[in-house]
Amino acid sequence: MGREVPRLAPGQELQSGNSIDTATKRPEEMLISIVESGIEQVPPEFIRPPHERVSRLDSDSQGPHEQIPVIDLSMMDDEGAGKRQVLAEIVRACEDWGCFHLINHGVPALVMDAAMKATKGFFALPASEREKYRMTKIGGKGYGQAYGGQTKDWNDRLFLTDFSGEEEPKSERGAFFDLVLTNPPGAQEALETYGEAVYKLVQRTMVLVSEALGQSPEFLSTEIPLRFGTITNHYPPCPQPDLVLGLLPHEDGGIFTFLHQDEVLGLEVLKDERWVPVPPIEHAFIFMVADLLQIVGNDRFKSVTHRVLAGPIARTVMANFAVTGNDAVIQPAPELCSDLEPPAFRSVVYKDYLKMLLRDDIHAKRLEAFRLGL
Ligand SMILES: O=C(O)CCC(=O)C(=O)O
Ligand SMILES: [Fe+2]
Repeated sequence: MGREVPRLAPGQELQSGNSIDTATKRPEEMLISIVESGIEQVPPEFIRPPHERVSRLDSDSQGPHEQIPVIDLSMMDDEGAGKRQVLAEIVRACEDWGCFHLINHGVPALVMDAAMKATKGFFALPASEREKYRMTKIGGKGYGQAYGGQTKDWNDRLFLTDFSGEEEPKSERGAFFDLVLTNPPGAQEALETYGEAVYKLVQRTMVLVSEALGQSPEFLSTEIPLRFGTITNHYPPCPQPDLVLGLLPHEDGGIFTFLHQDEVLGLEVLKDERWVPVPPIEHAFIFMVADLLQIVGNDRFKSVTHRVLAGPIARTVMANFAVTGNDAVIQPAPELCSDLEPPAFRSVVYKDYLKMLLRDDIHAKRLEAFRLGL
């Protein structure tokens, strides 16, 4: 079956930005529609150069590997041994791995399930419905393939939050997220309830991470005022998964991330130069240290490098990001610097950092451009 280019609905206008295929002046076809047209081979723009390709067998072919740590938040008590243990586990996981599974975190399973169902419902809509939400600027709210570079990742994304670095007019925002999703019915309510619950967990985690760094509970939120946002990712089934990547190796650009994956394997994290698959644990979140925490924490916690493999089965993930205000200045916290440990990074304004991240193809170690003293 041939590939069809979706037509614009009557009255629907072409919009500027990355959504235009400049060669044809038609909107770029979204990956889900390409896959649904029944391809047997992946289109050339998704094919990675040979040195970037990975097979699902690669990570396992190197023999048994460690599993990422699991931290149980129900071990917490107010001030006692349970809390000390959880903080010690957070420190160890953030230093050794930059990530961990978090279980018993307080976000109700029903709320997580409803949000995942709403997300999957959006990606299952007919193309003409999905198109109504198309992203109009790189990193803005809406439906798109997010990065400004040449090579495409094997995914479609729905940004519930605008991460373009530019403010959204208030009148166009939903109650909690920037995006207002009227289809599928009930999706917006499920997502907003989820956003509020995950935001509470994120606030609690800002305190825990502050204390894990040996600082006061409000340390992180004073250093980098918290902003919260969510991007949902859908990786359609791929006929030739070994030729493409769901997401290239990268670190996240916020403070930290809470990933909520469905039951399909695909995520891998880099630990001691080795790629380790992260099998989903039902109703857990994967906590990931991201770049801003590595900067503010003066290199103590490492922003974890991760990638996503494509596969024969569709996979959906909700990525919840603790980020900061567009104008926030990010720098190593003076409390964590000393003569022995001078600032490891130069300061950067968050929106400038975001623009750098979104400009090119996604890639690893973008933070290194800000390292001092090399
Ligand atoms: O799909 C995943 O498991 C990871 C998503 C991710 O890394 C991201 O959205 O930054
Ligand atoms: Fe990521």
